[in-house]
Amino acid sequence: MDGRARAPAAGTVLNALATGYGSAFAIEEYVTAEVTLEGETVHGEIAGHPEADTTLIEAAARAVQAELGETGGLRIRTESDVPMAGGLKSSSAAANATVLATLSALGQADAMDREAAARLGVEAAREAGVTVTGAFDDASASMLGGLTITDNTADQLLDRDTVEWAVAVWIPPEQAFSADADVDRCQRIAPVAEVVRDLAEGGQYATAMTINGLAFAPALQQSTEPMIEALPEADGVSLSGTGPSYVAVGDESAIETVLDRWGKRDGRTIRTRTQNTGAIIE
Ligand SMILES: Nc1ncnc2c1ncn2[C@@H]1O[C@H](COP(=O)(O)OP(=O)(O)OP(=O)(O)O)[C@@H](O)[C@H]1O
Ligand SMILES: O=C(O)C1=C[C@@H](O)[C@@H](O)[C@H](O)C1
Repeated sequence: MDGRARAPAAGTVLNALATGYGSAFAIEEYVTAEVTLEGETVHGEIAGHPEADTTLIEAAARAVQAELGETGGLRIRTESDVPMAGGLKSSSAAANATVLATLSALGQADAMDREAAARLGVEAAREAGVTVTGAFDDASASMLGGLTITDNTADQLLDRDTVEWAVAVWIPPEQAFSADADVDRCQRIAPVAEVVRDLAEGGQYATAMTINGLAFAPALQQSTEPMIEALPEADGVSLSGTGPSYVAVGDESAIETVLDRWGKRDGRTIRTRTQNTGAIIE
């Protein structure tokens, strides 16, 4: 039997590297995973990236098997236009899509709720060493859709809301792996992260996001210039995750203006929208 699922990428409202509290929102860009019951081993493959590290998706599929008391060979294949190590949570989306596709391949699509499925992906991300906090903020936004606020130290969902924004993304040509981020520098700005958390918990998501970016970009030694370019038209703009991508949100015309400005930069831009329905089994 085969299983297939897709999970959305996400942008950042609050980076959890300072305090363990994080917030992210899903966008209409996807990672798809296909899982086939086949062979003797658990083997992963990332379409178009034969050299890429498949530990995460193999760990995600194994976590599902362990949870269900299953064993046996699996082939997993992910496919996506979302860049790896771009700050757009492709690792969380890949883990979520793999967990759901594995459940489906094993004929157990309803064996657990979506929050529990996201926690399995987070466990796999910790095991694969691709995360600092486990990134339950990114994983929950991708799995559930909409915007989530989480305590990553307890993998606890504190709040979820739907958000309707047009979204601009600038993806520079470089990569930045979350596991390599300078956590000590991020912890220095914990008082600012607390302000961002208060704003997010009060529903001031876009303002929270901008303050997050103005604090975390320098902490992560990234430029604030793309944020200045996006303002004042965008409602909110931030470095996403540990970078190097930036994400801006607002109404259609504001996002058009931001994309014109970011389009002059190296790399590529994406025009997308917020996604409020989360990951799905296809
Ligand atoms: N589409 C994918 N398919 C399979 N594995 C992936 C995929 N995307 C990311 N990964 C795994 O996650 C690792 C990258 O992790 P990292 O957290 O740095 O990326 P990211 O999720 O794009 O960035 P961020 O966490 O800053 O948003 C890759 O080395 C790979 O092992
Ligand atoms: O690896 C991690 O723990 C994280 C990485 C980034 O995506 C952050 O935005 C997220 O809050 C936590």
